[in-house]
Amino acid sequence: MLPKINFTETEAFRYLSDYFPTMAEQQMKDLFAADPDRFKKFSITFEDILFDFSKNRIDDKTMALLTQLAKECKLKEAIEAMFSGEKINETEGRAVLHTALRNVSNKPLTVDGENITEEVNKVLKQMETFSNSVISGEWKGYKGDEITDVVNIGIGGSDLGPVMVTEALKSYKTRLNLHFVSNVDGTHIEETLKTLNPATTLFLVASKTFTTQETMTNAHTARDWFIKSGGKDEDVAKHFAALSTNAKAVEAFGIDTKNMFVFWDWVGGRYSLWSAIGLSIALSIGFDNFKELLTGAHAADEHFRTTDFEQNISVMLGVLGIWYNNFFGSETEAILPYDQYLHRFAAYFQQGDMESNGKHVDRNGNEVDYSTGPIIWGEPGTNGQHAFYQLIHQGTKLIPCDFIAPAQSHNPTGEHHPILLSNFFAQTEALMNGKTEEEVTAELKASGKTAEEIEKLASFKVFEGNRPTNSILLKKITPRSLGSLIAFYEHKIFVQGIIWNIFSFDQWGVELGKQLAVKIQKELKGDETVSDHDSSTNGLINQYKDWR
Ligand SMILES: O=P(O)(O)OC[C@H]1O[C@H](O)[C@@H](O)[C@@H](O)[C@@H]1O
Repeated sequence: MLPKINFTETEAFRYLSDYFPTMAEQQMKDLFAADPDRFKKFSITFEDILFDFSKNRIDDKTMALLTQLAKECKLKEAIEAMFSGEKINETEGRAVLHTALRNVSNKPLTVDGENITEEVNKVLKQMETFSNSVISGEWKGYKGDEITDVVNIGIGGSDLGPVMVTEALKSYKTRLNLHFVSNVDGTHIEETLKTLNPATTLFLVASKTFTTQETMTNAHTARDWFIKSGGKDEDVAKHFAALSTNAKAVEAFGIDTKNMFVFWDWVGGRYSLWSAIGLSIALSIGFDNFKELLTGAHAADEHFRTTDFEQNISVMLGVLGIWYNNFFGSETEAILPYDQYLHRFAAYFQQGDMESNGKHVDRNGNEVDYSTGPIIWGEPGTNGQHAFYQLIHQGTKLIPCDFIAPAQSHNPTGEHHPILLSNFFAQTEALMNGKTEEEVTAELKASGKTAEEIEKLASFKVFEGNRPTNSILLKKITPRSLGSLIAFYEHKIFVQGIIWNIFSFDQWGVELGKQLAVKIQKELKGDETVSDHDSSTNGLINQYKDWR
């Protein structure tokens, strides 16, 4: 059982509230000027990843109080509860053990009397044999051809993780071409199928429940396409595999259970890329690289479980987020990777974070009276700079940003990488230092503007600065470093959920829309006028019926 403490009633919260006005006045640039060791003090290096937290609106006292807050909320006990397989997902009665999927040190772990380490290893072995055989060309399609293309059909957690990782690790790509179909919009599957040859295509139907409407609809369309193009029912086994927890539904769909890769109800959808859901990753980068991804995540797990809060990367990420969310009133956080390969990283953590911590009822079942999960968004730099950075620099909202970049590029063409990285460093510096009115005036004067022109322009060109950033510099994006990075972010979400006293591993909020869609889908059949909704919904449905 998780502790059920209202963090706003802790001693640390009271002290933080008292101290906040002082820190709200402080300029980060003054804190840097006053302390030559600030970078050293507020940065942590883990293997080949440097986390620099020093450009935050914090000092020693803030950090001491924020870590005290985590302690008072019994974070340490909660971490142990998660890792040891307690059923901390109380509203679904489940353990939360994505960490067991990457337990490469094979520490034994038993859940409900089952040795899950053995179960996990069995499926990993199955994934290894299968992916090796497809990649090597030993696995043949129904006409005797090698597989050239793999289509992962899944949505949410059964899509976003595999998409993000296969994109991030594209430079490790095997000979297979990966495709991802998620949207129930027929355009997604049709545009994908157009380019494919059924004799050389393998479909992975990825769904924890194997009941998700979008995935099942796309999977049936793919199967029909395969049969229409000449495949027979008995050939389906060579072209369809299932990644799921629901063996019965897989069988009912007609996929040979020999081609089923299982996982378990203690793996949350948005934490499932480490499970059988990662088969598309293994096919895309090879099983050894997939194992490296797990190894990197495991190393981060060990760090999270055993490191003191003051030096604990996920705890730092988590409590800093709380500082901005609950004291400065920030509503959003931007994730800004300066790496084209990481272009789906923010989208991935949109689900990871927002589905986990977008909750307004606490673990006691009461409505919270404080802000919980932030809105996560972001695009790769430098594209973002030319789109939305204006608001980050000069808007009215305080937006804490995570800047992420590799020191070594997989594509070190000409001057591209130094140019990219100079933008990363410049942005974080500019966000912190800003530009004062004196600096603006001097600059305008030097450019030959008259006193009158300067007077008119100056205020628009001032940057108030003092805008916080985390900088995450990796030596290189490798399967191992990416595995660690993802795991650190996952645990940040955990830290925040514990402090906010909410359940981070259920997602009841996605159910209502689903239920209503099933009802409305029936009403869309036939030409009768619909009248049992509100006038807007009726009006829209009836106009749709008229126009279709
Ligand atoms: O893998 P499934 O079962 O198809 O679920 C896909 C997605 O469905 C819902 O939107 C949520 O429950 C998500 O967490 C999940 O990832």
